[in-house]
Amino acid sequence: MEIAIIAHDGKKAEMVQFLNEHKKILLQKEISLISTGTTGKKVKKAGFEVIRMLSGPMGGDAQIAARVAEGKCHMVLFFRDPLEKHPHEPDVLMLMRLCDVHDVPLATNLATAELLIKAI
Ligand SMILES: O=C(CO)COP(=O)(O)O
Repeated sequence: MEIAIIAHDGKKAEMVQFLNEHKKILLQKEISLISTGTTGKKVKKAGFEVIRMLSGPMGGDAQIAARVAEGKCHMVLFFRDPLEKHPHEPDVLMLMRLCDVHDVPLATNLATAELLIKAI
C-alpha cells in the first residue's frame, strides 16, 4: 500500500510528530511512503524510507496526483495550512479532486489522518 505524505510548511512539525506517533504502523513492510520534496526530507530524517517527488511548488503535488490517477497511490495524508497562500494552489486542488475521482482516502488535517491510520 502506497501512502503519500505531504505537509505545508506551517504543518511540517505536526506531520513529523504524527509520523513518529504511528511509526509502528507506518514501518510495516506492506507500506511504502512517497512524499513531496521538502516534506520528504523531514520524513527521511524521522527514520522512514520514502520516495521523494519534486517540492510541492515545483510540481510534487501534481506528481502525486498522477500516481493517484494511475492507481499507484492508495492514501494521501496532506496536512494543509489553510492560513497561508500557496502559489501552486491549482496543483493542490487537482490532487484533492483526483482523490475524489478515484475514491482514494484523503486526510487534510491531523484529526482525519488519525482516523485513517487506525483503519490500516
Ligand atoms: O507544497 C507542498 C504541498 O502543496 C509541500 O511541498 P514540500 O514538501 O516540497 O514543502
